[in-house]
Amino acid sequence: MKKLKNVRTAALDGLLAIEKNQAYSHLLLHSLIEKNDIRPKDIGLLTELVYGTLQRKLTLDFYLSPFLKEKKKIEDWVRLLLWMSLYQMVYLDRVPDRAVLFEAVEIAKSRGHKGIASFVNGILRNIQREGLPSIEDIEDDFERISIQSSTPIWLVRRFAEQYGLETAEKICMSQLLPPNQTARVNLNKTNVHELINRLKIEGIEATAGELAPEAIKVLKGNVAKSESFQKGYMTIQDESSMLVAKALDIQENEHVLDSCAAPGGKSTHIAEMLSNTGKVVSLDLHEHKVKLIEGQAKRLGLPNIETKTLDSRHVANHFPVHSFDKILVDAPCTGFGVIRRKPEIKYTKTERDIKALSNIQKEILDAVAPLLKPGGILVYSTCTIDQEENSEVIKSFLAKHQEFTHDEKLVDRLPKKVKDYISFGQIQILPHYFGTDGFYISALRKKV
Ligand SMILES: C[S@@+](CC[C@H](N)C(=O)[O-])C[C@H]1O[C@@H](n2cnc3c(N)ncnc32)[C@H](O)[C@@H]1O
Repeated sequence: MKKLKNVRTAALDGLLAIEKNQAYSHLLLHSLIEKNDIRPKDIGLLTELVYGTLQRKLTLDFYLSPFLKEKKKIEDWVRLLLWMSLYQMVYLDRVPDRAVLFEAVEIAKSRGHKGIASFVNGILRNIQREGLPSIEDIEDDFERISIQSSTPIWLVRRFAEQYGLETAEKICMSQLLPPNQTARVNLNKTNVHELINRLKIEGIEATAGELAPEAIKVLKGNVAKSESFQKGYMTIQDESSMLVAKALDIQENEHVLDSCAAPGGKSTHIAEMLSNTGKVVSLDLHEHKVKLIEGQAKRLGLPNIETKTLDSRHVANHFPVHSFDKILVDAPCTGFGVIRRKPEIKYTKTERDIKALSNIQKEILDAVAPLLKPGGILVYSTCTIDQEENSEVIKSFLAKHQEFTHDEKLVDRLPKKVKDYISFGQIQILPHYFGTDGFYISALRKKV
């Protein structure tokens, strides 16, 4: 029998699992809800507690630190309980402080003992009495932005070096906002207007998207559980991601290689654009992930996707030169553009990861380049905003591959709204531009 658990206890379990690197936030919620039999009316609070606390970890620690006068080390779960309680006191108006304190003390009692319960009670009461330290008083700009946006200071400095201080602050602050829930309409089966009406009948409120013409924005309800989703009328995808397939300028009957394809968001988009013609060859390093692509292709009714488990750096052993009209490298990256969806990224990724990933990105590009037909388009994309993984990778690729040039026509293929951000066949979308994920896309053309 499933155990019915208190929402806050379940949230604390989840936070602890993330802290110990035993879970990813975006996959965790679903299992927390299932395992603990969380009632539908409590799912919102559970989500808010896990994401809110995680998103604001450094801010909450700044608020808490002056009240932890004792030298003794406190256990991880106690610190997380204090952060989570503080999060509710500072950011959630609808939960009265006395309820927060009561629950915190109860959890401390049952997970620890009476002594810990009175420690937790004492700290939270002191904070109530004395008030929070002021972030505005922090003199150093990097440190202030770091605490205010809960972003590690090295990352604030890095964004400031790449984009300037003002933009770095906008990037970091915008990552605290809840992400939009958007989906891409499968135009082979329906259209935006029809799908919005279908969803309405299912009790889901949606409206047309803002960037991509085939996008819908979900305002209320869970599309992942809808019949329309099961029937393959849509794919859950961020609007900035939808621009990638457009950058490839897909034409019917083409052969397209998607070198890093799982879970298949872009492969399925390309296959939809091919309208049952041509072929998408979708590769991924991991077999279990390749299965996800196959599942999506089946759900969406797309017979023109062929999958293969393969390290894309070894494509030369499997495909002849000049065998594809278009190639997509949607590369593995740090994911600094999707911190809203996966807040742990900002605390766990390091400068070493950036370096290691940029090497892999370059290796994949080098390996796939010979497979493209002359005149064909190679699109490189990432969901990060770090220039070392984006424009720098393309710069080094072009220096090595004189047979490629920037595809200046990219501007004609992307929606009007993003045109001002395109130059030299590249676009870097920052999360605060349109409220989407941060995304980088570069289109390159092989000379004839
Ligand atoms: C950004 S994700 C791709 C997302 C996918 N294009 C989509 O739209 O759903 C990067 C993918 O690259 C895969 N990957 C990492 N290194 C790889 C390699 N050397 N060869 C092939 N795939 C790789 C990862 O397993 C991951 O699924």
